[in-house]
Amino acid sequence: MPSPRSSRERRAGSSSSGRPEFLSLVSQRSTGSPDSPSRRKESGSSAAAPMPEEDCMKLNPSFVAIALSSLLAIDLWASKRLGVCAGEGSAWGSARPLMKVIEISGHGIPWLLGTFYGLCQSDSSAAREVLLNLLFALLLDLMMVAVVKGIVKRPRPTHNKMDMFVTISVDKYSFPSGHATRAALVCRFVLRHLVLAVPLRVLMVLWVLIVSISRVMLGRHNMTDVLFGLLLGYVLYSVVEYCWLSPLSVPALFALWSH
Ligand SMILES: CC(C)=CCC/C(C)=C/CC/C(C)=C/COP(=O)(O)O
Repeated sequence: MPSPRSSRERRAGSSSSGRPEFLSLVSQRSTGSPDSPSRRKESGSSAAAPMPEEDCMKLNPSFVAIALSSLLAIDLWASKRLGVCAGEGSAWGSARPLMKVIEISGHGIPWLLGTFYGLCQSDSSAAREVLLNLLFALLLDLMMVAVVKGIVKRPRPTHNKMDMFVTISVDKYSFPSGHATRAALVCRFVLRHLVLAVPLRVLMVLWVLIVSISRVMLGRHNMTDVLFGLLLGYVLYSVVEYCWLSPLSVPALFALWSH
């Protein structure tokens, strides 16, 4: 199929965004722009007219683009170096089974099943309310991560071995880390709604850190996937808090679970 770019764009070497990447002298002459040498000759001017400042600026990639691509390059490089459990033969390959246990501790299935089971067993209305909201939080998290992964479509690091416990189709993508998102969301939820002793609260925060670090060590993710995942999970908790389900807001839902 012919490219939708116009022939003039192609001759001028502009990108699909319409931004000139190369400006050939020939193309300038043939397009007969007011600044082209042939035009200048025609108008009788012998001095070389300077290029408009706007055109010179367009030839340079923006500072933001350079900063972003440098950050991504550093991310890829550092994540590869930190992927010390990516395979059995890796530097810390012997720690891989432990990393995989940590991986399962942050997986969606145990959290969904555990919450559902708790909900069925709960005998107080307060417990039911908290567990129903946790279930809602976990489902919202799965949906949001799937949407972002489907939009961004960032492939997993090349050194990752795709041997993960139950995945869905979008899990072939890595941005953001579903485990990091869930860990941050669940941690905020638990710290806010469960009455826990201080050592258990500290353990909860440590679990988030360990799950997050293990994603990079296993080679599942780049660091930016995990950092964004943590941020997304943190923000998602605020959404859950905002939409908090209660017997007053959704009585029909609570009627389902009352014995
Ligand atoms: C109800 C329902 C659709 C359950 C699906 C549970 C499931 C298979 C979740 C996938 C969890 C997973 C493997 C996430 C990927 O985590 P990353 O940290 O590797 O992004």
